[in-house]
Amino acid sequence: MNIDGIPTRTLRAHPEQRLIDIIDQTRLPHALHWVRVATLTEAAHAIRAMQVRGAPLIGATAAYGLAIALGDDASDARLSEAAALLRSTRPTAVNLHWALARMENVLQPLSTAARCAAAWAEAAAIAEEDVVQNAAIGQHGLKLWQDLIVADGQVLNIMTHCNAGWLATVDHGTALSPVYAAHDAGVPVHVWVSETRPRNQGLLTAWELAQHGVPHTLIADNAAGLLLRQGKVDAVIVGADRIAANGDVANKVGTYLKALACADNGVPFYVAAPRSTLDFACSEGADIPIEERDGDEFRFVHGLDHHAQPAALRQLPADEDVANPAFDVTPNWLVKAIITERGACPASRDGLLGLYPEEADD
Ligand SMILES: CSC[C@H]1O[C@H](OP(=O)(O)O)[C@H](O)[C@@H]1O
Repeated sequence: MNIDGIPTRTLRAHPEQRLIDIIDQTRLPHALHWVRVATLTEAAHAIRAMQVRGAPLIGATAAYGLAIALGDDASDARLSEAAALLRSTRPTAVNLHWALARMENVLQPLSTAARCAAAWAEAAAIAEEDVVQNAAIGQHGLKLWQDLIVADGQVLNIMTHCNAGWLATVDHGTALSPVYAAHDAGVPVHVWVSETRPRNQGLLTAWELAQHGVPHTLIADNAAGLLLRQGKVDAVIVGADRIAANGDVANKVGTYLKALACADNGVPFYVAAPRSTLDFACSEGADIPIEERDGDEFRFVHGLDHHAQPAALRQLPADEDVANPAFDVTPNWLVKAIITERGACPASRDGLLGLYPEEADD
């Protein structure tokens, strides 16, 4: 999407130099800082440290990380070792594992001489598919929301959690794609942006919405329930890191609480995700691995000091016990619809197979 009016993606591939450039999202919203990733170690670090984050973007970055890894050595051992390292970076977003499996399936049958070029081509295909699919999610979501517009000039008030915008993908985003589609189609839309403790990805959402000129208001996570109860939200839409075959949804921690509040207030709760986020091999949400991140992500808050320099402020003693699960699981019955590049469906096995019949067991 746009940065200062210039169409921009989160990742720029330079196959001729065997490297990629990524936006370092740990520096946003205060600084737009591009980082060069030229080694397997740098690619794994970028994912693990959340310089790149968001399920689809994690998958695309891992695919390019594998291509980078094969530059000097495309042996079976290197392919296997590199995929294993990238796979170990983050457990929940199935897109990472999907992308690596797809890359391995393409590369393993090839000669070592053919693997590097093929890896760059397949990683590019994964990235381009993400862009096209997320744009389609936007159109399907916009069509779904037409029913929410009941009066001329009505502002569509949407709430979201975390960042499932273009920063979480190669472009367009998933949950925010219908928001951009509505805005660009002239539908008045406003977004309630939940800050999403402890990593505050909501600040990324606010930044990217501001860059595209979409009206929005940042809120503390705990303010969401009040706004829902006051009737100030027409719909909630979130992304996903893994959707099980039965429609249960793993997403940023706090998502489940918003879904519960939506159910209690009759507000539709939507989940937007491309095919790479659907895990048909995972039967239900209880089987989704939940990432536990370092407690210091909770013990410190990050921002700018008085000299506008990046700083970390300790808010808890070092020995304070904390729990820092990065995701939770929203059961399918709380989800109004899942919006994919193929359209919207109920959050159920039949619903998902209706859109993806090729995934049905023979
Ligand atoms: C479009 S997927 C975005 C998804 O990923 C985020 O997790 P993280 O920031 O830890 O990578 C969050 O769960 C978003 O909904």
